[in-house]
Amino acid sequence: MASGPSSGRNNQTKKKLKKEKKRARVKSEEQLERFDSLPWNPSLPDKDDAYSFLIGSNELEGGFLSLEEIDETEYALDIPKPQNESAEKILKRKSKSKKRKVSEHDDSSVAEDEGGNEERPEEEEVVEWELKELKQNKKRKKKKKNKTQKKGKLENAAEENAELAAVADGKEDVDEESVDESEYLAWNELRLHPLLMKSIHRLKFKEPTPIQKACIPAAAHQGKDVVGAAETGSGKTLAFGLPILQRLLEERDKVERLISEYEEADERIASRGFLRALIITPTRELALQVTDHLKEVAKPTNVRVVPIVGGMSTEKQERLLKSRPEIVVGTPGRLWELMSGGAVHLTESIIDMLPVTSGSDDAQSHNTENCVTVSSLQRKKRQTFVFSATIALSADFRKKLKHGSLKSKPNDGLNSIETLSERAGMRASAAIIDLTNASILAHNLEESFIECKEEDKDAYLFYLLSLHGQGRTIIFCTSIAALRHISSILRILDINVWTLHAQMQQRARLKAVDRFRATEHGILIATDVAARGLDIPGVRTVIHYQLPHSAEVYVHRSGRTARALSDGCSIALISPNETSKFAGLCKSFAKENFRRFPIDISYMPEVMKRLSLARQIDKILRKDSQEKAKKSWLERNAESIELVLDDNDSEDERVNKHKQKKASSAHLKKMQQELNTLLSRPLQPKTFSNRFLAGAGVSPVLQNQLEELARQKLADSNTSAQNKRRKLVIIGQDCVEPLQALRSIGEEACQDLKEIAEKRKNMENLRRKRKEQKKRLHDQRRKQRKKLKGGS
Ligand SMILES: Nc1ncnc2c1ncn2[C@@H]1O[C@H](COP(=O)(O)OP(=O)(O)OP(=O)(O)O)[C@@H](O)[C@H]1O
Repeated sequence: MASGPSSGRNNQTKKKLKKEKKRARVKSEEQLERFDSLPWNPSLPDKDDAYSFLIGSNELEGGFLSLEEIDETEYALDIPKPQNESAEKILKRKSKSKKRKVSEHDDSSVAEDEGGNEERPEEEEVVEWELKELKQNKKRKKKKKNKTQKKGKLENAAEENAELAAVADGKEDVDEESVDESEYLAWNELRLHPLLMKSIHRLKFKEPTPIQKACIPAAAHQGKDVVGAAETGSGKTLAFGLPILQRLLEERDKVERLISEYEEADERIASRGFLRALIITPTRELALQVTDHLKEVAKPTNVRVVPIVGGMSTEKQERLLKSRPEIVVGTPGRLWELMSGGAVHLTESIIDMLPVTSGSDDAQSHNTENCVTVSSLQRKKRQTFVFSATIALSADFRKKLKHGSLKSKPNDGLNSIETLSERAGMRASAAIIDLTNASILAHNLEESFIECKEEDKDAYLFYLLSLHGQGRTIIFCTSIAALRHISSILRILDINVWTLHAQMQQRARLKAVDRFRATEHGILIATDVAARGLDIPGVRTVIHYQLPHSAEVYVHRSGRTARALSDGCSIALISPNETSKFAGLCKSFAKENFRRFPIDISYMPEVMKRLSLARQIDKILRKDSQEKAKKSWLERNAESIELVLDDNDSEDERVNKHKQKKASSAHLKKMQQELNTLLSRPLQPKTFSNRFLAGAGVSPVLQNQLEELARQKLADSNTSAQNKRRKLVIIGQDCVEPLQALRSIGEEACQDLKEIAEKRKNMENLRRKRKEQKKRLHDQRRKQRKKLKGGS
């Protein structure tokens, strides 16, 4: 009988308890969501931490937020404080928990556990305790399940990273024992996570580059915003990539520590799946490259890196985002598209971290000309890095940044990084690390130029590729039209080239870069989409077929060679119209003496002969394809409006057209044959005897020609006994790579560009004066004749 009311009371208690627990859980989840949207938290400084003196000091003003530094009231958070809880308390709590297990049915101990609540009926307390136990068991099981799942996930992600990285470049994990750590001592002071050091060993990066050395402490350990400037190919990707990974790993370690010390905290703190770092790059290829680079370094960790770029399947990228990667590397267009489309992973983590957009009424932000600067709260929550090789900082940039009074200058192209830094909302305490020298150009880079007429640029290009086409070469054009023109001419001249420009399909763009990367002496003709960031080993030469519009782009283009520890050479083809522009460009990086690239003009007649044939062939082919395109355009449009196209030509006209076409195709065939015959022989200087062939150090193009010629000669000698007497003599030719050719001439070919521009100006003045003088003479004579006529 007693069980009736008692069980009713128990049911009520159960419900009440359930409700209370639910309310507490919802509240805690809400708090945790806010907590998780905070920046990642670095580990606490160890006592013997070399940087610990910085924590909490003024040095950190505006710096990263550690758990201990977060102003909870600012974020309305209730952050667990495990460190404040004494070890004694934790031990007590744990022993209590043990006691519970041992004396499950010991009423007195239950009463003690419940804080000695003597007023509550015994039965109620027992039921409550049983309920609690049940819940705790459930919780423990859930925790165990989660841990196993999490562990599985981590392992999967790490495996995935490892596989991807291994596939990316065929490298395999180094045998840990084979690493001689003494070779890597220079990394020690950067105090990187052991997993990152493992990657560094595998990549055989013996020491950090200067920009890495300078940036890692500020970015990874002091949590500062960083504006980093260092020459092209100096390892800037890892200068910001390593700090990002370091902080993620420290955060993970901290969570694990908390879990072991403070069991209940794990689910609240360890909740994963938020986007922690967003890296924005100017081009798609660069985004993919940065992704690969970071994946390579993150290989032994569980950190996932995903690229989000245009020109690829949006659905696939949405799926990738659903896997909730910690790091996203993207181009602005596609990122914006997905964010506008509501991609949760991007919006939930980024939106309130972004600079406020125009029109916002945020009281803390203030409008400048084109943008709104970032509110102090947002700045505090986000760590920002801006890296480039060409940070053209104005003299008072630091001062302005320090005083937090940056104002963007409208249309200020040269100070674009300054504008970007401002828009990105750099904190006043940002570390500005500018390692660029006065010339900004990479120190291993040899700069040179060839002065020529605009119409002769093709000839010099052909000359360079034929005689010096060693290693990989990138040819930069400013316009797509010029790119199409030279790629077509070079292909007719039997030189294999890849092209890369913004109007190409993304898949074709990637294919071009991949093939270029895979070809030892490959040639890539590109517009400025390839100017920034592309890191392709073995690029020995950069040719500027057309000058870029700014010194900044010039530096980035030239920086595709002479990267990391290698050297390289850049050659600018300068037409008379470009001389003063080039002189201006050079002046902007304080380098007025450039070398004139050595040209052996005895090759030019032969070059011109081949080029002239190629141009004629190109003209005919181009005309043909234009006619075909026009015809198909007409047909397509006629078909769409259901029109029948009449051929209005008379019979005579049709016959004439047919004859012309036949003649043109015969002419084309003849020229192609002629060109093929020429191309089957090596490029010859004017005084060249057929018995002498170029030898050591030949370019790949020349090598092919030599082999072809050798085959021909062999065939000839087999058929003609007379030819047997003719021996092929191979002599040395200056077919070395451009850098060697440049170095071989020493300093003598150094040219003062100012001088050249001056000379050109003087010549033009002289010409103008002569013209004026001629005109004056002419006028005088006319007047005299008039006078004479009038007199007579
Ligand atoms: N510590 C290091 N030791 C040796 N090589 C390194 C090191 N760090 C990076 N590298 C290599 O140097 C090359 C250039 O690096 P990265 O592409 O990051 O240069 P960058 O400064 O960003 O160039 P750019 O300004 O052209 O974008 C890469 O191939 C990279 O793997």
